[in-house]
Formats: sequence, structure tokens, C-alpha cells
Amino acid sequence: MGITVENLTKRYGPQLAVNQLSFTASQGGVLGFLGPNGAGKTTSLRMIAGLLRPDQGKVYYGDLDIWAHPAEARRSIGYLPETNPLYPDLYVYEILSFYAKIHNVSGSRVDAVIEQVGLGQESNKKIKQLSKGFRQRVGLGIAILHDPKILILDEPISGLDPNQLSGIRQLIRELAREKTILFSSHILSEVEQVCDRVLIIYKGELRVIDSLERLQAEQDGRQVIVAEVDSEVPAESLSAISTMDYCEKLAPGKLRLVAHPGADMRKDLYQWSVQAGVVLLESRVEQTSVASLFEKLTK
Ligand SMILES: Nc1ncnc2c1ncn2[C@@H]1O[C@H](COP(=O)(O)OP(=O)(O)OP(=O)(O)O)[C@@H](O)[C@H]1O
Repeated sequence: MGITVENLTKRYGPQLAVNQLSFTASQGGVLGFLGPNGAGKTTSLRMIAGLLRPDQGKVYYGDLDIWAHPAEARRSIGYLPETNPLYPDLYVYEILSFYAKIHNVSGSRVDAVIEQVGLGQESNKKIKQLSKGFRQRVGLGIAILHDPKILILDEPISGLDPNQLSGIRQLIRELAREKTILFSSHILSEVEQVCDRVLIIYKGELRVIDSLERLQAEQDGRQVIVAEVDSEVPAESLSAISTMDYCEKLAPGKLRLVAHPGADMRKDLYQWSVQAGVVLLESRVEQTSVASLFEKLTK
């Protein structure tokens, strides 16, 4: 089941926390939500998980409009919050059984999940006796108990030691074989090792969304231009820019264009805007590598 997000917007009082966020995540695989502290990751993920009502915009799981059909949507979603509120005095088995009752799933499912998330050895320990990595596994276990098709993980691996990290990464990759996963982090290297695609968000706005391979390919020095035009343009019309390899829509009227290796798109972009009858409000050449893109955003 894929996810479609359209123009999600959220304000907290005067502060615009998320502004017109739009993207799609097709079924299966991990989409990394990358951005510095305060960028709007948690706010976005909670809106996408159906836990926080957006001021504007829509979220679809497959064809299902989640705010129009919240009960149906809830069955399809598992959410691991950034601060996982686990009850310290409960045993691992107890807490999972408690959530199993809420979701109306069987005791045998609890046993299966305990094995799947690698908690077999720890199931008779209390939550407070577990390391941070194992607590995250309990949180993941709770999130997948009802076998949701979509999994949203808010900073699932921040603060884990290297041994725990590799275990959780592997687990997320295994889950991604059959689920669509959104995974947030403010650390690039975490995202690079787990995600197929990355979305970079900064000050509540989408800056880039692409496959890691394509972002890495841009490190060969391809030109990237972020352009803003005064009206929505059909993607086909951009194919007239012969120096352009591909283009992504970042927001209505906001485009990110990537050139063929060695090509300069500036003149073609201007000529295209004249021919297409749109006003080019802004166009700027971006740095191209994933690391430099992210560095620029996190400074
Ligand atoms: N309940 C709230 N009331 C007021 N402002 C809020 C609230 N929650 C978040 N914000 C603000 O909205 C902005 C986005 O916050 P959000 O938690 O979504 O960012 P984030 O990218 O998840 O950050 P972090 O990596 O630090 O968790 C921040 O400036 C934050 O201070």
C-alpha cells in the first residue's frame, strides 16, 4: 500500500511548522525523512499517521482518504513515536499482550512478533531492565502487532550504540520487504544505510525527494536548479528542456531540475518559460551531493 500526501500544512499559533508538503511513497521500501531539529519531521509524520489533524491538505493510504475514513486507516498504520512511552514496570510479554488486546489480535501473534523483533531472550524482563536498543524493539513490536501495511518510525535509531544500530537497521530492512516505511532522522548516515529514497525537509518545506542512487549520482557534479514559476505546469512541457535529465515537483509551481551530466540548463530553462508562457519567479543553482545538500540545510 502506497502513501500520497497532498499539500499538508500545519501551524502552531503564528508558527508555520509544515508548509504545503506533497509527495508519494510507493508500496514497499523505506522513505527517509531527513531534516535538522525543528524542521517539521515529527509534525509531518504525525499528520501522515492520522494522529494530528492538518490545517490543510490530504493523506491517502492507497486510495483511502485517511481523514474521511479514520477507523479504516488506523488498521493500516503502525507508528513508533520519537519518545516511546513504555511502562517501565511491565514485562516485555505483558506490554505486548496489553496492546494485542487493544488491537484484538491473538496471543500466538504476540509470540510471533516477539521472535520477529528479536526479543525472544528478553521477553521475561521488565522494560526498565532493557537497553535502549531493546526498548526500541519493543516499540517496533507494538507498532507491527496488527500487521499494518504502513509503518511510520520517528527517529527509531537515534542514540543507539553501533551494535544495536546494525540489528535495528536489519530489522527495518526486513520489514520493508512487505511494508511501506517512513523513517525520520536528523543524521544523514543513518538514513543512507536504511532508506531507498530520501526526502529532505527544512523549515517545514520539502527541499528534495529522490532515490539515494540518483542523489549520489548527482555527486558527479551535475547541475541542479530549483525554479519557481507563477503557475502549475504539466510535467510533459518540461521535456522541451533538452539539457534536463529529469525533474521533480517540490510544491505547486516549485520544481527541482537535474541536468544531464556536464550540461548547463540555465538558458534552456529561460527559453522554455518564454515558450510555455509562464513567469520564472526564481531560479537558483543548488549544490549537488547528498552530503553537501544536507550540510547546507543543517548549518
Ligand atoms: N505542540 C507544539 N506547539 C507549538 N510549536 C510546536 C509544537 N510541536 C512542534 N512545534 C514547533 O514546530 C516546529 C517543527 O517541530 P517538529 O517537532 O515537527 O520538528 P522535528 O523536525 O521533528 O524536530 P526534532 O528533530 O527536533 O524532533 C518546531 O519549530 C517546533 O518548535
